[in-house]
Amino acid sequence: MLEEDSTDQEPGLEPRGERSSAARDQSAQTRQWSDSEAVILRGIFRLGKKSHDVLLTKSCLSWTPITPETPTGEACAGPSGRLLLRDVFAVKVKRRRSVGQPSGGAVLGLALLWARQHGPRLKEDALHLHNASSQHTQLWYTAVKQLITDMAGRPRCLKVLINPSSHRKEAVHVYREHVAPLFKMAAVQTHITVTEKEGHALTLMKECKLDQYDGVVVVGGDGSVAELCHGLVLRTQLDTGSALDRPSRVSLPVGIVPAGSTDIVPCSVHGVRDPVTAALHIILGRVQRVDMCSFWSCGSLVRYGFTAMLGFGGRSLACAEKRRWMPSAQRCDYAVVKTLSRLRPVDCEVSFVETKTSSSSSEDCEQNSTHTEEESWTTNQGLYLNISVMSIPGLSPYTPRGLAPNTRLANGSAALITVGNTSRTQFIKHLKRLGAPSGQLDFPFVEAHNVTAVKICPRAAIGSEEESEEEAVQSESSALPIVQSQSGSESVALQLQRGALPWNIDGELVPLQQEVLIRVHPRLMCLYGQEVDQAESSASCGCI
Ligand SMILES: Nc1ncnc2c1ncn2[C@@H]1O[C@H](COP(=O)(O)OP(=O)(O)OP(=O)(O)O)[C@@H](O)[C@H]1O
Repeated sequence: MLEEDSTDQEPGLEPRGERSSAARDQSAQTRQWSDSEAVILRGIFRLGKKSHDVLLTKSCLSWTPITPETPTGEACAGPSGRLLLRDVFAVKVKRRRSVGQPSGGAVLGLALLWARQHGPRLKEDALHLHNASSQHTQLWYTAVKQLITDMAGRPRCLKVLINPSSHRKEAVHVYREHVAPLFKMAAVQTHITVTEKEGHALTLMKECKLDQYDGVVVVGGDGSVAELCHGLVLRTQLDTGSALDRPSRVSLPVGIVPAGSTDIVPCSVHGVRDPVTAALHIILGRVQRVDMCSFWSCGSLVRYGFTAMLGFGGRSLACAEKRRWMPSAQRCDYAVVKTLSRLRPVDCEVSFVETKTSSSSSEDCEQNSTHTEEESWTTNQGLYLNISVMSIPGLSPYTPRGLAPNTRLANGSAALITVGNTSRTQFIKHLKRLGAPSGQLDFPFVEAHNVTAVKICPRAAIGSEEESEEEAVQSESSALPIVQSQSGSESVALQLQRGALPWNIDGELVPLQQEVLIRVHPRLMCLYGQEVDQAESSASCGCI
């Protein structure tokens, strides 16, 4: 963070008399910031047009304008300020070079490259310190470079996986254009693999030698993120010998450069779908622990993931997957509209273990994951248009407060949100409200719980997955509940006849037939980024 004592960025532009006492206060303040830490270097640099007294401590660089006495005895001051070194990612020696001159040139001073925060967005900025002395500049360069290199958590070497097929097939371009230059400036080494097919990232995470890396970066959509995170959790369990139902926490942080169509996971840790913000979080080593879930069917692990949906969320994904040939935005709109036109509930038994407290202390989180013998299950049964289990809030440009505004990234629980059987009109209202700033879940047919475990046992899918759109439209009234409750035996028969149900786990279609058990694993994953309350809203879904 850069703190200036004046809104005027150019020092010395303020009227003299009015500024002098304020400037004296500011100088005192700057001294106070620096007093708490030992001064490593002190020197004179020109910032803008004025000379400044510059101090370097372990955590910040601060400057105060030098105020020469005027003939009238009044001091002439500009703004003082400081830059926290935790935001600085590179330092360069500036030189005067003529066109075509590749190296050498007279020293002009230093440029400190730092990350400026604009809402959730991080942008590259530079602070220029001018001093023509080569020796002086070199001394400062070495000291600043050493301080930022020694900062804990900053990666020096990263494994980068790029999915070239994500969304508009722009992932390689996004990386080259926006991320690679920042990594180069910050002297972060990279080993890049462009994935060749589905499952490649998973194989790499299982087999690749990871101890040489400080983190793994994925450039792609939510599917790529999910595959990599699942692979990394599995790898950690192989390395530590932990049981899959009591997984050890992943220590290697994962950076996510968004290049997908929705990018729910990066939006939840960056608040924005922006490759530069993602790259700067990675370079600055800002990490955030994140809860994850494990999904089990018939006693076997299906996968580890962040979000799951059954019902509307699963069906619309299944519908979209059948039309991979369509452009991605069109495909999503088509799938949503088509699934709405054939809206029908799943007959389910939903059991869950509610979190004991709303506290998010690490001790509570630990207890939630290990004291399974004390679990008290609540069971509901009925017709549901959608069931979501989300260990992260699921922020996106369409849902700035998240698909699950009632959970946090690392509160040791997941949000279970069930949408009961209602009319299509009401269901659409509920979908639209997910983009609202508040009251997203305030519907009589929506229930939300904070849970540590969920069991979902589908008793029947009502209606065929292959049912024609026309039939569905004719048989449904938009003002009435979609179907009436069905008898249990009939439901079981239907389920067997029609096979697996489409689950949407982190945007990937996973067909599952039997009861699914979901367990929350507090703070299992480590992602580059930080908790944000709200995502930048840059779009609204035009199809509903
Ligand atoms: N070279 C490749 N060709 C085809 N598929 C790939 C390749 N590399 C990875 N994949 C697979 O592509 C799947 C989808 O990737 P991803 O989620 O990044 O893109 P997307 O589906 O377009 O984005 P979103 O999930 O945001 O809609 C992943 O499951 C991944 O395994």
